Amino acid sequence: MEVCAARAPGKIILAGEHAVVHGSAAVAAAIDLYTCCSLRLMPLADNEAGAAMVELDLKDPGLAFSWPCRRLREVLLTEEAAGAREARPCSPDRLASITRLLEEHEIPEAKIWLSAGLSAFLFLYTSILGCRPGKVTVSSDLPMGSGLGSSAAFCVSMSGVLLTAAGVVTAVGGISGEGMGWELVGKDDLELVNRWAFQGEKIIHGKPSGIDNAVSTFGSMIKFKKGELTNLKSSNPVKMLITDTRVGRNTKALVAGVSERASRHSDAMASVFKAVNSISEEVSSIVELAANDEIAITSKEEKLAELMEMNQGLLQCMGVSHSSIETVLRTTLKFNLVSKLTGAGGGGCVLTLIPTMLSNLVLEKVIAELESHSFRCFKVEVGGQGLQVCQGGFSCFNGDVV
Ligand SMILES: Nc1ncnc2c1ncn2[C@@H]1O[C@H](COP(=O)(O)OP(=O)(O)O)[C@@H](O)[C@H]1O
Ligand SMILES: C[C@@](O)(CCOP(=O)(O)O)CC(=O)O
Ligand SMILES: [Mg+2]
Repeated sequence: MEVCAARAPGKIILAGEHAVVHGSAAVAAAIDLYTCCSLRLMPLADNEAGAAMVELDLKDPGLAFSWPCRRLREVLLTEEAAGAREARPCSPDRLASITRLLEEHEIPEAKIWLSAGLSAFLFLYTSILGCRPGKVTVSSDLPMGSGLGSSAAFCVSMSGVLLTAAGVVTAVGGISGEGMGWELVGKDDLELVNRWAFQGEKIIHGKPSGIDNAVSTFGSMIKFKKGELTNLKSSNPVKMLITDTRVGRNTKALVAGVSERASRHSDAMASVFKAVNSISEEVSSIVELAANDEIAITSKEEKLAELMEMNQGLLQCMGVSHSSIETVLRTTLKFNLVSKLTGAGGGGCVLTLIPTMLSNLVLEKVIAELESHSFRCFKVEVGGQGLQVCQGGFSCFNGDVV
């Protein structure tokens, strides 16, 4: 039985969400919260006996699904994968067949939002591995549907593990300081994973810009514009507090809402997107500036804070803020701290810039006040690794062997 695993990080968007879908620049960074997929391929002999299954165990919502390989072949006509070396889009016909397969499962009404992720899974699995029997287990540190790119981390880690199992992607070496067996992946392989993950993200987001899957695949901090990615070398750590308002929302609906507003007010919204582009360009130059003393660091942070405030105003113009987000903005402003929503908005997560000179005592007070509104705060490391794979018997689940 072959076993492998892959993990991919979530992200924060420092500037440019939504506008990036319309061609503006945006700046994003990987965070140290991961989604992990492990895969166990089952013997092909099961296939002949007719008992072979493709199984998906989703640890976070606590749901498991399985499809007989025979049924998948019947409905999707995928005897063999058509070749995993090039990413293909999911055609409308194929998506309709996948939807039919999902209708055969009882998904609890309260968890119906999972169907987009399930469709992305069935598309990626059958496109990359055909109808080979196997079991995929997924677990994540990321809150789902909160703006931290859980959909992209899901698609990147899923594509990573499937392509590794297909023998198309190979690990190139361990990560120093990490004894868990995670290995990095070469640039060409990462490009391929990113292209497949983008196809999955299209099923979940409708019209993604590609920034989330790119930063989840390649890690680090990036500027992204019209599919072009520039690596940013941030010379000082950027410290952000993340507040999850716990107000659920759906990226696909919010992205569609902004596009509708843009078609109703094309000139005004073109100006909004242009202003966001300038903000992202400025943010990307500022993060790369080397600041060597207290005055330079403070001036850099003040510029970043001002740009975040401006970006938040423009996100309000796009119609993606929310009363819970406004509560976070007002609360942090009492402590002279600037915040902006991150990701699609409409609830979800808010970023607060934490100046280097801010005392821990004040930070704890801010967190306590935010949490008194039933929000959840967490501090993250920004700009770390992207996709990592593990080609052995190790799994992400408490270090157990799968
Ligand atoms: N760990 C996971 N298990 C199952 N589905 C997931 C997982 N992570 C993400 N998804 C899918 O992604 C969707 C959330 O994506 P989205 O609305 O873009 O929010 P975000 O990417 O900000 O978390 C979920 O509704 C689900 O379909
Ligand atoms: C709103 C958007 O810019 C980011 C969405 O991020 P998330 O799914 O909310 O984590 C959409 C996109 O770029 O594809
Ligand atoms: Mg998403």
